[in-house]
Amino acid sequence: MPKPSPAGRHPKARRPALLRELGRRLVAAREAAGLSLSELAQRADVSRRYLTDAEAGRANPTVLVLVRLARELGTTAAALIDVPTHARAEERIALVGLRGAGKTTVGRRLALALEVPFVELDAEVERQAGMALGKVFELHGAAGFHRFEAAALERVLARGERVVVATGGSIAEVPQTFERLLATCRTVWLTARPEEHFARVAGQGDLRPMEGRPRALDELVDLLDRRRALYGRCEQTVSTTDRSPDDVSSEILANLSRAGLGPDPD
Ligand SMILES: Nc1ncnc2c1ncn2[C@@H]1O[C@H](COP(=O)(O)OP(=O)(O)OP(=O)(O)O)[C@@H](O)[C@H]1O
Ligand SMILES: O=C(O)C1=C[C@@H](O)[C@@H](O)[C@H](O)C1
Ligand SMILES: [Mg+2]
Repeated sequence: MPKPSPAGRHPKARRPALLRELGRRLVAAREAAGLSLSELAQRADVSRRYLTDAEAGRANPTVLVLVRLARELGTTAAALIDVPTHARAEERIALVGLRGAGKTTVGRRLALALEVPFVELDAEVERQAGMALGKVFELHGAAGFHRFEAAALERVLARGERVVVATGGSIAEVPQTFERLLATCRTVWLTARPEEHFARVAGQGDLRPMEGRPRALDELVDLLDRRRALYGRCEQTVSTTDRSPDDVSSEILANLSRAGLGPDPD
């Protein structure tokens, strides 16, 4: 659980999701009861400042304060804080990066840790198109692939559930789809050196999109250069160089937790 400052208030970036949700419920219950901040503060015997902090998710009220507030609001302390633990993983997480970045490997671990489904956007495209990715490119070209990709993303979003999504490496080059991803998911760019991308993909025996290209590594360097600024728009940038997938996954979870999302790291 993020530590409050000495004054007992949680700084914005480290405000736990439970306290933010409690704050939202306090505001809703107070407004439903037709009480002003001052009126509720007086009745529950807390300062107006404290109540303001609690409603903003900055304060961590004691059980006794919570009970007094709940009583004055005609509800119960339990109803105010009954937030399912997995609600802390309240957002969709999308992993972005070049082939071999570790999106699948890390994504599976993240999904397990957060107890949410894991979705592979490339696999969604294959399912929808009814053919392997290589065939999609062959028959429909890159533009066709990107149409399938945009539709696959919309299907994932339409499910409305928390999810970890591994995206295809070129999603960042399709402005409309990438904007949509950035707007709807907590995005994480997994980085590695070009040689690592190359070695990892080659190690898996599938060189798409470098297959049959004598200058494949140079092209990969160019590709990374071209996409760097786009990938860099993600909310988090996490290096996978010389690190284990578990390490990378833990860093992402810690970053999410610091932002008040995901599980607490400790
Ligand atoms: N720190 C790391 N994090 C993630 N994967 C790593 C790491 N170090 C090495 N790897 C390895 O890199 C390889 C490629 O990972 P993975 O298939 O998850 O990448 P990807 O981003 O999903 O690639 P693709 O775009 O081809 O689907 C795997 O064999 C994985 O074990
Ligand atoms: O980086 C890329 O350009 C691609 C990566 C793959 O995941 C596929 O989405 C496709 O082969 C394009
Ligand atoms: Mg993958």
